[in-house]
Order: sequence, then C-alpha cells, then structure tokens
Amino acid sequence: MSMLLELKDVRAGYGETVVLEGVSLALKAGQAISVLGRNGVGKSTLLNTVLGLTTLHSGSIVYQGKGVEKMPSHKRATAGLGLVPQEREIFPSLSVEENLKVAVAPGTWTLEAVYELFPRLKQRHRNMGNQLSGGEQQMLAIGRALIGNPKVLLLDEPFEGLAPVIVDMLVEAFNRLRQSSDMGIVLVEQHAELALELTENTIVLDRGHISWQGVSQDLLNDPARLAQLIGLDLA
Ligand SMILES: Nc1ncnc2c1ncn2[C@@H]1O[C@H](COP(=O)(O)OP(=O)(O)OP(=O)(O)O)[C@@H](O)[C@H]1O
Repeated sequence: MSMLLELKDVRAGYGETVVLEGVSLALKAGQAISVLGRNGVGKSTLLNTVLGLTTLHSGSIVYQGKGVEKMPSHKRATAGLGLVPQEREIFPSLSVEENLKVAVAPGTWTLEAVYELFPRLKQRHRNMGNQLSGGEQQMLAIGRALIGNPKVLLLDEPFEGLAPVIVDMLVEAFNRLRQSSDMGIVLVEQHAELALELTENTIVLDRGHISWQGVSQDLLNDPARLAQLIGLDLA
C-alpha cells in the first residue's frame, strides 16, 4: 500500500539552527503514529516541518506521492495536511461557530458532523473564543482542523493541561474519529502511555534523532524501556 505521508532523512529547524537531524517517518491512510520524547527534543518542530513552518535544510516530505518541500504552508493545509497546534490558536473575538466556519472545506466533516463529535461545541456555539475552557478550546481546535477535511491530522499535545474527565472525553472522540475515517494521524504527546494505547506505531525522538521506532504495544509492554527513553514524564 502506498504511503500517505513520508518524511525521508529530514533535517530542519529555525533559520540556521538545526533541530531535526535526519528524521524519517512513513504514515499510511487509517494509521496513527505517536511521536514521543522529552521536552524540547523536536516533536513540535516535526509537525511544523510537515506544514512548512520551519526551515528545511535537507531531506524530503512526500505527501500523496508528491514532494511538497517547496509548497507554501497554506497550500499544504488546503491540500489536506491539518495541524492542531499546541497553542490551539483559537480566534478570541470570533464565536465557536465562526471559528469553525473560517476553516470549512468540502468533505464529510461538516459543521453538523463536528457538533456530533463534540456536543459541547454545539452547546457553546455562540460563545466567543475567549469564553471557553481549556478543554473546549481544544475541542474547537480539533474541530476546526476536521472541518477542513484533512487527509492527515497532526495533533500537537492535544491532552496537555486538561482535567482527566476532559481527557477522557477527547480520547472517546479520538476513538470515534478513527472508526469513522481513514485519516492518517500523527500524535505528539507527553502522556506517553495514553499515546501508545491510541496508536499503532511510535517514534521516540531524542535531541532531533529517532531513538526508538516500532509497534506502540511493544513499548507499552516494556515500561523500563519506555522510562529509559523518555525519562520520568510518564502519564
Ligand atoms: N520558533 C523557534 N525558533 C527557534 N528555536 C525554536 C523555535 N521553536 C522551538 N525552538 C527550539 O527547537 C527545539 C525543539 O523544540 P520543539 O518545540 O520542537 O520541542 P518539543 O519536543 O515539541 O518540546 P515540548 O514538549 O516542550 O513542546 C528547542 O530547543 C526549542 O527551543
């Protein structure tokens, strides 16, 4: 089966600073991959590089069989690479519904479908972006990516800083999302055990290099190895 997204030996960073030092990754439709690692090892940089928001020094980024290295970020987004950034980037002075509508692209993810996935957003549809809890903001950030009907969903620490009950809601939504679509998903997470449970494959980054890659379940079954790879930041 052909790959949806492939990174080959990517070296990238910010200006002359190189953060990723030769990272490769392959994602198929319907597959989810976790990206784990300690703080500052380059996880967000990896997602940002897929979107063209960093400086690519060398290597290739192949999406649906075509190199997108020179494609501007907004075109990568409309071509189906959907990023949910760590900062969420909700428009504070737009309502929930307006935040969603600015991102609409044709496809199965309509406003109704997003509201069905996150009923909380429907209840709050008139609230302004700055009148939402952290969990609601995260639902909105994910909903806004989905309504653009991406083929690849890049999630940057979606569970960060959220109460356990909200994390449970998001996990349930994540599982429903996976059952109903063949999107490829790249999940950057600090909650390592949770991420391993939610994905088939995993890469662990250490200072811009891949220090482990394989089947998520294998790492979940080996807590000593996991602790060695990512330190004490266990979920
Ligand atoms: N806009 C930027 N300009 C320059 N350097 C940056 C920028 N963003 C991140 N960095 C640096 O790149 C390195 C990797 O950061 P990155 O955010 O990718 O790590 P991370 O693994 O996602 O960490 P965290 O879990 O803390 O978000 C860090 O040394 C960071 O200081």
